[in-house]
Amino acid sequence: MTSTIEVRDLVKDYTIRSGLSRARLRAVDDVTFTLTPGRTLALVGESGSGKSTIARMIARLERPSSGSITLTGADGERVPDRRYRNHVQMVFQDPFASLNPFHTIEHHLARPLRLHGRASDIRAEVARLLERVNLPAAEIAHRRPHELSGGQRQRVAIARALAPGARVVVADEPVSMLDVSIRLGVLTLLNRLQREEGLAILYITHDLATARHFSDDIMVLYRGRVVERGPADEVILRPKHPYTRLLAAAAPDPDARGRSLESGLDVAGNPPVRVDDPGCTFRDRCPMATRVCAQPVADHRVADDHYAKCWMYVDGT
Ligand SMILES: Nc1ncnc2c1ncn2[C@@H]1O[C@H](COP(=O)(O)OP(=O)(O)OP(=O)(O)O)[C@@H](O)[C@H]1O
Repeated sequence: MTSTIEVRDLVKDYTIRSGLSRARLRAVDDVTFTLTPGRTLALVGESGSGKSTIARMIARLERPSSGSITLTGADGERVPDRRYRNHVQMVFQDPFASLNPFHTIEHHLARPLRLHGRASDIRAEVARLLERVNLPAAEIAHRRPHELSGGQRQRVAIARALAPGARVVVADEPVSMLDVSIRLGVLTLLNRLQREEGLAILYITHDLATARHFSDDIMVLYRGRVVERGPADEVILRPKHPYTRLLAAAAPDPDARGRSLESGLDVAGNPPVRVDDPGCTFRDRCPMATRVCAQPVADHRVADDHYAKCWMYVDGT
């Protein structure tokens, strides 16, 4: 069984209060994409660009201000709301935070299986789930989260996402808290599940290198807007938007995320965009900016299936 998610014109506004004044800020602005069975789409952007807000809306943890998110099954019919949460599951950054320290791994996996009535022999089904994520059930099932390594915990979190029968997985920075040495194993596992089981995956990351290797397509998000999208190799090897070029050339700054979380600003010190600013969100930082960049800018096709939201490409490449 497969499922497809269509995200159309997604917008999320927040009201920020500072003293007596209030401002309406746009965290996600007119984002459209499709998650297709057997494919991984990477959503790439710096801290504060709106990645997690999009993830939370897809997981129905937050409501869009406008736009739609539609899940269709293999038959092309819309999946009813009551089954949405079985089909669409999240894998979070911190596997420790998403697992209860007092419960065994078996308990974590048996609960969603029971809840969704997916197995008569729960123990066998837990073992099967652990096998799907390359963990030895006999060794792991009776343990508690702190008795596992970080990589094993994240595999358990993936197994738990699969337990209710997920067909779409939103993986929000799934390896950024793991040791570099075990990241590859977890990403390879997600990649295998995507290929062999036909999962549709949204891989959220600030890391361009893993986005290129583990995704079919990439969307680059900057201050709530998708500034570039296309096949993974195309976007990384031939970036067109000045922001993607900057991102591809810049060394990652490990402290940026912490700074941004504290301040509510993105890594460049920018607040989210005001709802009444229609121009390019990158124009203040862009070395190529001209006066036209204050005007609303459309997606321009720069190669096959490759689009950049930039005035430079108004006449194509
Ligand atoms: N509940 C909220 N109220 C007000 N502003 C918010 C809220 N949630 C997010 N924002 C703002 O929306 C913008 C996008 O935040 P979001 O967490 O989606 O970014 P992100 O790309 O996921 O960053 P990170 O990688 O740090 O998680 C940020 O400027 C953030 O400050």
